[in-house]
Amino acid sequence: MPYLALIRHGESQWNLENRFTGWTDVDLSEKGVQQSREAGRRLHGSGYTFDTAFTSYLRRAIRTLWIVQDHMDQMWIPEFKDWRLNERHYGALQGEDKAAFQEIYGKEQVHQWRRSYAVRPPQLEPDDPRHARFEPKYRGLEPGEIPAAESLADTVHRVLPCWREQLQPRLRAGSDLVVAAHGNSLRGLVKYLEGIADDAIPHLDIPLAVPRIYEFGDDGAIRRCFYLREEGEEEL
Ligand SMILES: O=C(O)[C@H](O)COP(=O)(O)O
Repeated sequence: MPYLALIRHGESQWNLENRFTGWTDVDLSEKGVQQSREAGRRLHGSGYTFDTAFTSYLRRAIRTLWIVQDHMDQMWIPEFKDWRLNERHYGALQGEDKAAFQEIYGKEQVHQWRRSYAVRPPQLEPDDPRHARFEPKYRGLEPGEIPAAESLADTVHRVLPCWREQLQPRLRAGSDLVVAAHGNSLRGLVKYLEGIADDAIPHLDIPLAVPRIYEFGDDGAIRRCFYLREEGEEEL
């Protein structure tokens, strides 16, 4: 029975500082490194091994994956980076203080930006130095593919082709996969996998560095889904 482990990166420096991050390439905090080590040890201790690993173009997810693989003695497995697993693009909010913005725009507006399905945060201007079009790593993307702000719906729209082209065919062929990604790119994937309704998605939060494991049957249907927590498996 193939399995898929989804892991949100450990705490980043901007999670710690409570700033909107999105496509900004900040690294893990010391606590994030520690959380990633624990996730790797836990997966290893529970007997998991993976055939292939996937992550985004952002270092907090890449480093989480590497730390997990190191603690599983699995640094050798093939690893693919796909920009479509990046965090949702937070537009002009990137770098801003979440609490300060709540003071200015109100709790409800900030909640809409952070958790709703369809609301897009304010866009980055094309000449804003924070725009991803200035970053060499996105050179291979079509101009229309580089976002200036994304709703969760936009994020789902680019994550799903990655699922269909990269992840699903490998699971169908019997491979066990690990994906280290982000709070909102994983919310988008989980929404699709579990058929969560648009109006129920604001209630889904993915914790930092806790493996969320899906076991699939031979028919491709999900048999079981659980978090692998320190205290043991938590069925979902
Ligand atoms: O991009 C960010 O700021 C975080 O990774 C996720 O933030 P959120 O919990 O505000 O969506």
